[in-house]
This record gives sequence, C-alpha cells and structure tokens, in this order.
Amino acid sequence: MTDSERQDPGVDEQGKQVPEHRDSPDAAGHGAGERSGAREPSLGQMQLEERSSLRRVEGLSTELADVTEVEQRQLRLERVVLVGVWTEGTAAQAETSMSELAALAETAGSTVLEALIQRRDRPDASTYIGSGKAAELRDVVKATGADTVICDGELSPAQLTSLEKVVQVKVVDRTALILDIFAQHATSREGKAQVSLAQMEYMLPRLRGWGESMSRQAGGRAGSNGGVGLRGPGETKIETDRRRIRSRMAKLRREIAHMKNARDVKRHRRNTTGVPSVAIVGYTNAGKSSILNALTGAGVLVQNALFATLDPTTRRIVLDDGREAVLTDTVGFVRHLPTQLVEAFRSTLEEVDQADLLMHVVDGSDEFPLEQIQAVNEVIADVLRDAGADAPPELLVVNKIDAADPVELTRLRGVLDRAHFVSARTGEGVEALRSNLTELLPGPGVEVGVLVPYSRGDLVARIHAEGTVSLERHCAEGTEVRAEVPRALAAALAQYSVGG
Ligand SMILES: Nc1nc2c(ncn2[C@@H]2O[C@H](COP(=O)(O)OP(=O)(O)OP(=O)(O)O)[C@@H](O)[C@H]2O)c(=O)[nH]1
Ligand SMILES: [Mg+2]
Repeated sequence: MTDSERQDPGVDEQGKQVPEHRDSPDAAGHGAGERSGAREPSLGQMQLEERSSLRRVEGLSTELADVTEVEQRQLRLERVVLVGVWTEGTAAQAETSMSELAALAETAGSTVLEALIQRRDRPDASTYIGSGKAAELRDVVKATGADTVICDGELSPAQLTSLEKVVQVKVVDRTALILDIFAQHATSREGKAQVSLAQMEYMLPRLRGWGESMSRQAGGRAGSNGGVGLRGPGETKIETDRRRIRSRMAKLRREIAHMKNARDVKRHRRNTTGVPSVAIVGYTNAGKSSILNALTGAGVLVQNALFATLDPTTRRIVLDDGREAVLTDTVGFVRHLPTQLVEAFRSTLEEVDQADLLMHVVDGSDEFPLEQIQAVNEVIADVLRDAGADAPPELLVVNKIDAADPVELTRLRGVLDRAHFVSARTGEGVEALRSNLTELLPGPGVEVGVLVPYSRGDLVARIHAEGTVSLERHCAEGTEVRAEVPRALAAALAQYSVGG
C-alpha cells in the first residue's frame, strides 16, 4: 500500500458496507413445541446463504470506512501462509493452536497454503519469528504465491512492519483475523457498532506512516513535538485522521451505550416477569446453537465454522412442567480472544451475569476439552468480576458424544462427573438435559403474607434477596411482609403465614 490513500477524508461512511443489513431474529416467534422443525430451509439457511454471498466480496469487511483514506492494513485474505511461535506447552498443543488459526483463517474466507511453526523461548522482538525463519518464510511465500501471512499471536505495530519488509506481502496477526471474522458476521446494529469500535481501537496505533510523517512534518524536530504552536496548519494528515477516528470512536461508544440501555430495559422487563433465563456459553464451535435447536426446535444457524453465532439469540423453551424459560445463545469463546473484543462484547456477555443458569457447552470430541473449559471459565470470571456479580449456577454439557473417542469419553465422564453427556446431532441425552433444566431453574413465585418474629431476621433478609416485596411493616410481634418468593422459601415461611 502506498501514499495513494491520502486523499481528502469524508468518504461516505456506510458506502462500503455490506449491501443488506438485517437485525438479528428476535425472541419468540419460533416457539417450543415444534422441536422437530429444525431441518427446514430456515432462517439459519438464509443467514448461511447471505453470509456466503457476502464472503465472495473480497476484503469488503475490514475496509473501515473511516480510515480507508489512511494507509492502513486492509485485509484481503485470499491465499495465506500461517506462522506461529511455539513458546510453551507440548507440540500437540502448539499444533492445535495452529489448526485453530487455520480454521479461523478459513472462516474468514481465505485459503491456507502452508503453515510454519518456530520453537523459541519468546517471539523475536523485531520480527516475531527469528530472522532466519523470516527468510524461510519469504521463500515459502514466493513459492506458493501467497498474498498474506497470518501470525498466531498479537504483534506490535513495529513487528508487523518489520516482518512485512522481509516477506514482501501483507502480514496480519490473530487479533486482526478474529476482528475480521467478527466484522463479517455481526448482523445486529449493536454487534456491528461494537466490532467497528474494536477495529478502530486496534487500528489506531497501527496507522502507517505515523513515525515518518511526524519527522517529515516537524522537520526533524519530531521529539520536541511542537505542542500547541505546531498544531493546526502544521498538522500532518495522519494526525487529522487519528483525531477523526477518535471522535468517531467516541460517537460509537455513545451509540452503544444507548443501545445497551434499550436492551437493559428489555431484559429487566423479562426478569420481572419471572421467566427464568439460561445463557448457553462455551467455546466456539462446541455446538451451542445445535443444542439450542435440539432443545427448542429453533432454526438457529449452525455451521462448522468458528464464530457462526455473533449476536445473542434468545428462544423460548417450554419445560417439562409446562413452565417457560428463555435460552440465550451467545458468542463463542476462543483462546486469546483479542482484548478489544472482550471489551466490545462485554455487553453480549452480560447475558451471562443476568442468567439464572449458565449452560456451559463443551465439545467432547475435541482433543483438549478440559483446556476449552478452562479458557471459557477464565473469560466468564473476567466478565463477572467486572460486573461485580456472583456466578450463576453452572450446568456443564459435554456435546458431540457421537463423535468422541470412547476411551477419551470414559476419561471425561470420570473427571466431569456432574456433567451431562449429550449429542445434539443424534438427540442422545437431550431429553435428560431438558428435565434437568426443569429441576435447576427457579420455580414460579408464590404469594405469601407472613409475620416473621424479630428473632428470624435471616428469613426477612432472604425474602428481600430472593423475592419481590410488596409490603413491609414492623409491628410489636415482628415484621409483617407480603411478597412473592420462590417455592422453597415459601415452604420455609409457611409457619409464619398470616393468610390473606
Ligand atoms: N458430530 C456432532 N457434531 C455436532 C454436534 N453438535 C453440533 N455439531 C456440529 O458442530 C458444528 C458447530 O455447531 P454449532 O451449533 O454451530 O456450534 P456453536 O457452538 O454454536 O458455534 P459458534 O456459534 O460458531 O461459536 C456444526 O458443524 C455442527 O453440525 C453433535 O452432537 N455431534
Ligand atoms: Mg453458534
């Protein structure tokens, strides 16, 4: 890429976006009770087609409208060579990380030609891989005709530039790749806004020509930086661009905050109706959407690709005892999820701390299911810590038992003795899972009117914590309370009932 982009900014922001944009399907509509209807050409199928048609438009997704005028790293991932630095863990783990990178690259629509791993104590400070390996990489790139190198990690802006100088093609890192996938797949307005924000955050320090143009502009006095006096007329193009990006980011943040408010209101409404909620979480491609479909008959997009689901989808389920609950499918997790995205998708993950139950889905046929569980738990712990919330109870579900190695499965059953073992594909274990859900979810509230003696302040505290209080009065004998409480608490309160 050259200086050619340095034209006037102000290109129509949305002009380069995907032609159609449709909000993600909303809750309800697809009711429970039609459990078998999942196979029809459905919403999922449509999403799938839309997505593949989208993918044919090469490189469209990351052309951030706002920064196209700057020299930036536009991703046109077509024919790629992967390269990783293996610093710790076993060879098998290093390979898993690389095949995950390959899957990510393919999900982004590129063809993987070759993959190289280098064993080092730590990545090279200047070119990520060592200089010898970089030369080898250049030869591989030449021989295969690759147009992009993807590194399995997050590289500093300087590392990207130095390595690019050696290999002579575009170099991107895992973070940029994941951002690209998210940009291709997000469909809701909020999702799109969050991805744009994350991309800009990533892009900002990586705008090229920054150092050079600084020194050019300041006539060698770059270090002194001029301060107030030099701003304005003497300002370089790149500075203007950065400022534009920053203000665009601020605007996006405000918009996102707005959308979040709207969503909070919606969720609050749902919470107060007392319909219990389940958040399905888990590693990407574990089969979360498939389990949602198996349980509810919803036609949510299922795809053997990473990050098929990027917008939380909520579906109703009728439990065995006739009650309703809502299940929310969430964005999958992946090792080394870019920090910009954890930040950006916090709102998506907020479903997690609001849920009455977490259904944590694990791919039982994966080579390292326990590592997957751990990676997911770390992200969840992060989110909960930030929200200052307690973790909802968790139900672990090991999926794909039809495809798992029997020996490995036996071992897993031993380690994860409380987990449910199911196959969304064959349906095995799904009914048992459904009845377990019925047991685990809090029942409907019961109206109680009680007079609790002062010696049982603990009960009053529980009423406040678990129920909805409509009246509270202190009298001589104790606290009189009218409230709606869970069934179990109602039982404990029965002896203090004052009727009516
Ligand atoms: N063999 C087998 N494959 C399954 C099973 N459940 C899901 N799959 C496959 O696993 C792949 C991923 O399934 P999804 O339901 O899209 O997984 P997900 O967790 O929602 O994935 P993301 O939304 O991409 O994070 C698809 O190819 C499914 O067909 C199962 O029980 N057995
Ligand atoms: Mg999914």
